[in-house]
Order: sequence, then structure tokens, then C-alpha cells
Amino acid sequence: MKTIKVVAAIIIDNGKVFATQRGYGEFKDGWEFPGGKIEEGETAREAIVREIREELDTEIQVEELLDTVEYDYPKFHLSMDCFICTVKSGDLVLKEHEAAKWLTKETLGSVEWLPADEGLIEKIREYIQKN
Ligand SMILES: Nc1nc2c([nH]c(=O)n2[C@H]2C[C@H](O)[C@@H](COP(=O)(O)OP(=O)(O)OP(=O)(O)O)O2)c(=O)[nH]1
Repeated sequence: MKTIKVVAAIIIDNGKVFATQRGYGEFKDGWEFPGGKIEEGETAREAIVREIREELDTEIQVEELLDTVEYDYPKFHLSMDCFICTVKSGDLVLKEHEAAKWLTKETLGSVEWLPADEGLIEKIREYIQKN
């Protein structure tokens, strides 16, 4: 099966996490962490900085890799590096997504995550608890 390499930003501020809702495509209306595919010649960290600039008009600081999610969708294998990030500058403008929410560790489970993200949520809860 084909592997797609993706990066995602878990943007944290004051114990809250920024979640976005897909505005188009196969997973439209599903909730995710903003990000996208790594392009040729790019590192994962470069890719997440670029994606957040493109999708949200915001500059982020990449803090640490929280997890690499490996998940089999029917048509491809997803390998997704998920980075804890903070905002350096910008207002998280939704240029591609249809909605966004700041979720607490208590409300993280309240949205319909993309299938691959389900297992990540508990790890994010633990991270917030510790930090
Ligand atoms: N960004 C992101 N993608 C996710 C998450 N969970 C998950 O299964 N995915 C999947 C959905 C897509 O198949 C893939 C991301 O690809 P994408 O279509 O957003 O990538 P891209 O921005 O480079 O998009 P495009 O130019 O190809 O349209 O990863 C997540 O939390 N964040």
C-alpha cells in the first residue's frame, strides 16, 4: 500500500489545543490538527511551519515531536508526525478550514476526529496534564 507522509501541528496555548474542521475533500467536516503532506526535499519540521503559514497565516514555534501516528486507511497508509507547537505571531486565520475550536483536556473528545487521530487524543491529554 502507498504511504503518505503527513505533518500535523498540535498548537497549544494556556492548556488549550487548536482543532480545525476540514472544509473540503474526502474527509470534509471531520476534525483534525492543521497540517498536510510533506513535500519533496523538505524536513517534517519545515513542512509543518510551511503548512501553518499557508493554512492559518501564522508563524509557529515547533516545540517537540509528540507522536508519529501510523494508520491504515482503505486506500493508503498514513504516517503522521505530530508536533507540539506554540504561536509566535499571527491570528490563526482560517484560510482553508471551515471552523476551529480551542479544546481543553476535558472537551478534546467532543468533536468528531478523523479516524487516524483517535489514538492521539489520549496522548495529548497526558501532555497537557504534565505541562
Ligand atoms: N492535516 C492533517 N491530516 C490528517 C489528520 N488526520 C488524518 O488522518 N489526516 C490525513 C487526511 C489526509 O489524507 C492527509 C493530509 O493530507 P492533506 O490533504 O491535508 O494534505 P495537503 O494539505 O498537502 O493537501 P493537498 O494539497 O494534497 O490537498 O492526512 C490530521 O489530524 N491533520
